[in-house]
Amino acid sequence: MKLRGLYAITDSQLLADGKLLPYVEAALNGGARVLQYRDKSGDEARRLRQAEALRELCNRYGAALIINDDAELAARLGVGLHLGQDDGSLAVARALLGRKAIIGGTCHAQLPLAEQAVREGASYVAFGRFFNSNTKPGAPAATLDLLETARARLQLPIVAIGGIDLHNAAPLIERGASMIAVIHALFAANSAAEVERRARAFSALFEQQA
Ligand SMILES: Cc1ncc(COP(=O)(O)OP(=O)(O)O)c(N)n1
Ligand SMILES: Cc1ncsc1CCOP(=O)(O)O
Ligand SMILES: [Mg+2]
Repeated sequence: MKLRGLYAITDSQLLADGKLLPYVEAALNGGARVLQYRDKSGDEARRLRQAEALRELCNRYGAALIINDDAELAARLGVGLHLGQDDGSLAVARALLGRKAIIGGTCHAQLPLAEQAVREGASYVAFGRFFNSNTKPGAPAATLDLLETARARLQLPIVAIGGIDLHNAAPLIERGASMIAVIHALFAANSAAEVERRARAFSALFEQQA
């Protein structure tokens, strides 16, 4: 599938109390093309149950499901994977998940990390945080200039992440982001209808710059 558009990422605090499935479905209805299941709890049984439910939802909407951090869970479900710099080897994950799996890697604000991710078989590279992030305030800061340089040098999709909202997303797309990954500005909402409205608005930014 083409990796372009809104990349929604779940958060177990924002999506507690029965919100996970309705809010994710709203994001998919609003046009999210990729969904990352990001759950830092050690509750394996719950993680498996939720990831299976998300796989069913994503299949229904023709969206890709990506598991954060956990190559074994991604392999078990036959879905994609996102790995940070301390989450294990991309090359090992590629060997485990096969040629077709979507596998992404965090590259913070460093082009050499992206070049290494490409060599190890990544499907996309992610830079950020680009703005102040509620979810991960300590992530290293990346710039629009870095994004533009990466776009010129790399042949694979680039994901921008970190503090992205409806007011600051457009320049990231203009300067080379294939996808924008969003947690707080998408899911910190009072209703599923509001999540859908936001997802639609994020997705429309890509149509304007097709
Ligand atoms: C699309 C995307 N980009 C970056 C990250 C961050 O990954 P990581 O650095 O491993 O941090 P955690 O998300 O695991 O806290 C991501 N998850 N997704
Ligand atoms: C996981 C991650 N990696 C860098 S910033 C970030 C958090 C993104 O969340 P938000 O969209 O709420 O800033
Ligand atoms: Mg990680």
